[in-house]
Amino acid sequence: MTNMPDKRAAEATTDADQPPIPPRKEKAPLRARVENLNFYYADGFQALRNVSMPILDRQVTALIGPSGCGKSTLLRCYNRMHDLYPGNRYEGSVILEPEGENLIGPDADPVLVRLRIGMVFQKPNPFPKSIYENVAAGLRVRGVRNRALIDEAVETALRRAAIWDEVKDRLDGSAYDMSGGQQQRLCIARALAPNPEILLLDEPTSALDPIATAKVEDLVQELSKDVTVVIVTHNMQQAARISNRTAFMHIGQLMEFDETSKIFTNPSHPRTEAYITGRYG
Ligand SMILES: Nc1ncnc2c1ncn2[C@@H]1O[C@H](COP(=O)(O)OP(=O)(O)OP(=O)(O)O)[C@@H](O)[C@H]1O
Repeated sequence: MTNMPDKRAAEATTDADQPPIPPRKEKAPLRARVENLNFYYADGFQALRNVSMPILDRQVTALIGPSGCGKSTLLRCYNRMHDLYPGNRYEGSVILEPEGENLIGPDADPVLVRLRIGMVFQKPNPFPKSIYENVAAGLRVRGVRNRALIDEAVETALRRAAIWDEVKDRLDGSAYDMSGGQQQRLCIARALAPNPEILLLDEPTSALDPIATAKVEDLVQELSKDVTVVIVTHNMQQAARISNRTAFMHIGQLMEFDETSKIFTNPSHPRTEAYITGRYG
């Protein structure tokens, strides 16, 4: 057995940079609050280090940073996705406001948390079912049986996801017969149908063409009038266009969190500036 140090751990300990800048206190209402969050994968690797960050109610928060900095890891803490794999471990808290409920606390049921915090992934992943049944799925899991209620919720979710007009005449058709962009809006409708408290989007447009991307971006902005959105994106123009707050991460730490316009025009941390000007990452 060798004692070669883990490359990732070495990177984490050689960062001689200025320390992270803690987020300032927000005046606007919060929908969630991460406090002193540490996250360890089953192999013992610490992917998040003492992250504290607010999520504003009905705003879009973008998570940006170089590959491997922990954006997806943080996103997946909000809905307990990590619990699907044994051995992963959280420390700290993810508080849902205004309830004050700790989503990673011992009393929180990960299955229920996943029903309450919706998620959409990089690649559209509709179920091999009809368009209608894709959107109805979350409601059925929640035990809704009344057909009229489901019909109404399906239509509302498809309208909110800006895809109703394109699919209203073929709700029984297969979701697989839709274009990639339509499938992604269907996945957003599926996530919206159970009325999630927060919608998590993990690089939702990276597999889409520019026109489909623009539609999803418009949709996210429209949705944020009544849903809180957290989006991971590699596309800095996208973060600048659609988010109200931006969190810049680096090797598992939250380096800077601020109004998006401030992050992209006058960042306070040298690492943020180096990243947004394309000097690393
Ligand atoms: N299942 C896992 N087990 C161990 N380490 C992991 C696991 N998944 C991710 N990691 C590590 O955790 C760190 C953060 O990964 P994460 O996927 O959150 O980064 P990211 O910022 O979302 O990256 P990208 O932009 O490339 O998607 C990386 O060093 C990665 O190698």
